[in-house]
Amino acid sequence: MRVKICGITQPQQSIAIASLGATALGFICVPDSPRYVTIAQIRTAITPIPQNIDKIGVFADTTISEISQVVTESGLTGVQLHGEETPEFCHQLRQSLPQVEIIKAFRVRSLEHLQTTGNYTDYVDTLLLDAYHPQQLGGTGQTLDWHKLNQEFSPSLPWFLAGGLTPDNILTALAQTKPNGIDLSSGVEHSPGDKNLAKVALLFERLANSSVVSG
Ligand SMILES: O=C(O)c1ccccc1NCC(=O)[C@H](O)[C@H](O)COP(=O)(O)O
Repeated sequence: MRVKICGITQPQQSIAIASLGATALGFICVPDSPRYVTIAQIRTAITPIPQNIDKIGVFADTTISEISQVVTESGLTGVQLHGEETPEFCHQLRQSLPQVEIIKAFRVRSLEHLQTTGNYTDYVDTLLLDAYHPQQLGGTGQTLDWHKLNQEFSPSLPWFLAGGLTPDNILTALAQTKPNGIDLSSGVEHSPGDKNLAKVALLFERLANSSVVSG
């Protein structure tokens, strides 16, 4: 299972989190976020990271040229679109960055909203479901209704579960849903952007000892 730790701002934490077992590291490229990092910071953080670990930039409602510039100059291997980007936008982005994984995030407001994920199937590689918060785009610590999700969501693309996941609730979440990956941010932090490495280690310990996690 893929495990993405998102909202990393410190190069040393990037190295430590990769060593603990993360398969993907997430960097917030949304200027309003307290976890925002510049191109130079991303480059410094990912240079020592092994090639097999995905390096994902998180963007929201920005332009294709802005995303392309950040990806090209920083060395990111994937892009997570966390705003209201349309299928057409994703299609254009794919043409600009054909080698880069595109993850479309959905801040789930209702079960009806989940059905819109089907419109993106031909244009993105991966889906990510996050909890909705009226004032914040991400990193909110709010959880989804995992039980309902299990009943209503069976996408044709691989998907990440996000939203309020912690070392304490991860096994409950995975007992109720069957994502291809998980994405955590505030649940493994001291404060926004400062990851709590003890919590990250506890997360991987619990995943390793669990029978609900496979592959
Ligand atoms: O984390 C942010 O500050 C952020 C800001 C703007 C857009 C997206 C953002 N985070 C996206 C993520 O991938 C988070 O990992 C995801 O929202 C889950 O966060 P959490 O509930 O804290 O685990």
